[in-house]
Amino acid sequence: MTGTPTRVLVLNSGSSSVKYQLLDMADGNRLAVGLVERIGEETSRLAHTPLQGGGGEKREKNGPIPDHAAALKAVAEELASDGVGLDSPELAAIGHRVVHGGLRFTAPTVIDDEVLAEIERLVPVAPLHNPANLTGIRTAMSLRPDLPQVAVFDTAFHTTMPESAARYAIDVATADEYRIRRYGFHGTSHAYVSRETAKLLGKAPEEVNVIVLHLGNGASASAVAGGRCVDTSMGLTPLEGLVMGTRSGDIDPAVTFHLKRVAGMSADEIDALLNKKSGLVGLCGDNDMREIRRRVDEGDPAAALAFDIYIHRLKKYIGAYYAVLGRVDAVVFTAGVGENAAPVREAAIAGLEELGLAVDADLNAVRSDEARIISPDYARVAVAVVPTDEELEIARQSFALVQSSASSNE
Ligand SMILES: Nc1ncnc2c1ncn2[C@@H]1O[C@H](COP(=O)(O)OP(=O)(O)O)[C@@H](O)[C@H]1O
Ligand SMILES: CC(=O)OP(=O)(O)O
Ligand SMILES: [Mg+2]
Repeated sequence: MTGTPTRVLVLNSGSSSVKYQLLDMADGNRLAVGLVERIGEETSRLAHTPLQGGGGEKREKNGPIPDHAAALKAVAEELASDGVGLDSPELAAIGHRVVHGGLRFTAPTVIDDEVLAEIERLVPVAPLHNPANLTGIRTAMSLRPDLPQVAVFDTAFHTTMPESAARYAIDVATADEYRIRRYGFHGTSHAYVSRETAKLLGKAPEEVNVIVLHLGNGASASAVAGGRCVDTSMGLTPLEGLVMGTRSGDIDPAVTFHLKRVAGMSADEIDALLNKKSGLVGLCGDNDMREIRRRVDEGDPAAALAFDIYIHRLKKYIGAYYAVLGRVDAVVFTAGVGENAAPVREAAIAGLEELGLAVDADLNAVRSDEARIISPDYARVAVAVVPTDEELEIARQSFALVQSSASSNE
């Protein structure tokens, strides 16, 4: 080992997957990237790509991985077999995506028992995510108890929202007692993508107003004014807002009382219905946009209606955030669907010419991993595709925190 450690392992533990990256913050190089998916099913898959020294072949392993702890141990084995295992003295920190940080966590935080307890307390408001994040943290702690484990919260970027956007119009005393307010999620992605968009436009983040559309399995929109979030579509939990892979997004809250009173469903059953059996999967049986587009192209009416509902909601948020921002410099698509699904981008922007928005069909059809503008030259507002990189942003924030605490301890 030479000098101080500069590597950061980032774990992005989702409800049924773990995405990970090992980065060297001395030069910003990635040493490995990978994904474990379908955790808890018979058909789990681990895909690991070594990238150091010119890189190596992607390795895939198929077979059941029962839980997140087993997934992380499998990741640790892959890294060890490349000579960059978790026991490496060059590791400076392990950075964890934590979805819900509540009101308390507005910045990256070194995890101790008290922080763990607070993340645990927030499980009811991020039931699909915080438990997976906790397992990732606890497993990483057991593998490297000596190393700083840093939590980077999805909610942190949204803490700049004004009260007018963050508060629900409900009884204030009840809201305050139970900390019911809009927190927003995917903040690490919204922060990264809005900054990268400013770069793409050749401007400073303070100069630009951007609508960011993060369309993955979970999906959210945000209005970012001069680098600060002023509104976002997810709320107390990641259920509010856009139509998602398996989540309904916005819904009249009376639907839940109705399901309880008339259909006799329990709170847990309604929770599962809205979080896991709704959205695209509830509408047409598929949550993968590739499959839905294939079905639409074959003339399948259920898939076509699901697509139309998804686009209708997206358009409503573009219009709403246009009004919230007053002046918009760019509308940006990101995450799995936003980066790859040209038909979604085309349909979401169609008909918005009066707002200065248009998509150039040829530019939209280009497949690329680069940030790019897809609007025609004449359009007043840029429409862009900017790949997100939550893992890089988590690594940067984790490393910066570890460095600053090291220097303040000197
Ligand atoms: N080529 C593609 N065309 C359309 N949709 C795609 C494509 N590639 C990925 N997707 C969509 O991206 C989604 C996953 O996005 P991602 O941002 O990785 O989600 P998450 O982080 O929530 O798991 C998939 O469900 C799929 O619908
Ligand atoms: C908060 C959230 O919805 O995250 P994901 O998109 O990873 O499910
Ligand atoms: Mg995601």
